[in-house]
This record gives sequence, C-alpha cells and structure tokens, in this order.
Amino acid sequence: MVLPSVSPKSEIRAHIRSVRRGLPPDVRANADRSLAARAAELILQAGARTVAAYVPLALEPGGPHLVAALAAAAERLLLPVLLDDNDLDWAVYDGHFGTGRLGLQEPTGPRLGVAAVATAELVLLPGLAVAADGTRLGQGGGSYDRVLPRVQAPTIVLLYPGEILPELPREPHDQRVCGALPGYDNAHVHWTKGCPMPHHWHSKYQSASDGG
Ligand SMILES: Nc1nc2c(c(=O)[nH]1)N(C=O)[C@@H](CNc1ccc(C(=O)N[C@@H](CCC(=O)O)C(=O)O)cc1)CN2
Ligand SMILES: Nc1ncnc2c1ncn2[C@@H]1O[C@H](COP(=O)(O)OP(=O)(O)OP(=O)(O)O)[C@@H](O)[C@H]1O
Repeated sequence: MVLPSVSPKSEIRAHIRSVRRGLPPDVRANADRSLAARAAELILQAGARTVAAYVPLALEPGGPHLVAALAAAAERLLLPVLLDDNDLDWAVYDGHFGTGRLGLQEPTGPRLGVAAVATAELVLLPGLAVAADGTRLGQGGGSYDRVLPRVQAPTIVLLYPGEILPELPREPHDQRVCGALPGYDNAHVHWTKGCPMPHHWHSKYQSASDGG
C-alpha cells in the first residue's frame, strides 16, 4: 500500500503497526538479528563509548537480544525511563530491568536526569518510520521531540524493511533524525537530510563492507 503523505500520523501509525504485527516470525527474527549486529558494529566503528538506546517492545525493531548486543559493544549503555510528562530520564544498563509506565522495561539503576542523554556519542532510537528529510514518526508520546534537541551525537532509528519513506507529515515540534537502519542484512545506515552531519561521520559510520 502506498500511503499519501497527507495521511494523518495516526493512520500511518496504524498501518505500520499492522504490517509489523503481520511480519512472519522468521522475517522478524532475521531483521532483529541483523539490526542488533549492525548497531553493535556501528558502536565499535564509531568508537562510541557512551551509547543511548531503548528496550524494544514486542513488535519493535531490534528484538529481545538488542540490549545485550549493544551492552557488549558500548562501555556505557543508557536506557530510557519514561517520566509522567512523557519526557525521558536515563539510567545506565546494569543487566537488570524493572517495569515502568506503559509496561516498558526500564533500567533500575540511579536516574541520571533528562540531560544525561547529552553524554551519548551515539543515540539509537525507536520509531515507526523515517522520511528522507529526517522526519521521524514515533509512538505518539512526543518523548523524542523533547530528547533530540539535547543531543549532539548522530541519531539513528532502527526500522524494519520498508519503513524509510519518501515523506511523512510534519508538525512544528517534530525533530529530525540523522539516519535510519533499515533492518535487512548488512544494511548501511540510510543518512537523511535531517541533521548537519560532520564530514568525519561519513567515514566513521559507513559499513565495514564499504571498505571503511
Ligand atoms: N521500546 C520503546 N521504548 C520507549 C519508547 C518507544 O517508542 N519504544 N518511547 C518513545 O517515545 C518512550 C516511551 N513511549 C511512549 C509511547 C507512547 C506514549 C503515549 O502516550 N502514547 C499515547 C498516544 C498513542 C497514539 O497516538 O497512537 C497513548 O498511548 O495514549 C508515551 C510514551 C520511551 N521508551
Ligand atoms: N518539546 C515538546 N514539549 C512538550 N510536548 C511535546 C513536545 N514535542 C511534542 N510534544 C507533544 O507530544 C505529542 C506527540 O508528538 P508526536 O506525535 O510527534 O510524537 P512522536 O514523535 O511520534 O512520539 P515518540 O517520540 O514518543 O515516539 C504532541 O502532540 C505534543 O503535544
């Protein structure tokens, strides 16, 4: 189905969620494995010591092994804690989870404050789709629209195949992301026009299969 760019965000969310629900388990598992491997590789290639990421929900790209793969590659992995106003606090992943608001799996260690995400050298974030101009469609809480202005580092959304779109509806508060990982084997980061990317990032973040 081709979605007109005028579809309201809610319709596009519903469509992508339903496609995600219908993904055959082996397709999902392959994409999750590929995303976890590529994301860990990016951390190592970029030399990012502190990384901010997320704990995938049942239907979200990355799957149940993402956090362990990232924790093995990063020195310090920050995971979000959803606050009452939908802003995100952060804590270092120490191998333990508790259940937070909306049933989210969250780190149980000391909360570092909303500004702690600024210490990340790479931010991997969830989303339902990313457009060529860097517009990101999320779950609808507006959490990352608050988080992204605090971040200087590359911001990369993990997606399933087909979720990088030509365009998405934009509202004034929508913050752009730098890139997306599309979830097929050995995929490169798809860089958007969404953030001014210093030239040295290109070589740091290109995939090993580029010879870089
Ligand atoms: N795995 C994961 N962790 C995450 C996120 C995520 O998308 N995925 N978040 C990403 O931000 C944050 C929490 N996500 C949220 C998602 C929805 C709403 C929310 O209030 N949703 C409304 C509207 C939904 C809609 O319009 O469809 C609701 O549920 O009523 C709030 C926070 C932090 N952690
Ligand atoms: N900087 C902000 N401060 C306060 N509220 C905000 C801010 N940005 C967005 N919001 C609120 O969040 C609501 C949802 O925004 P939007 O639909 O863009 O979420 P999203 O980016 O898809 O969600 P998420 O980032 O949580 O995955 C907006 O209607 C708005 O009320």
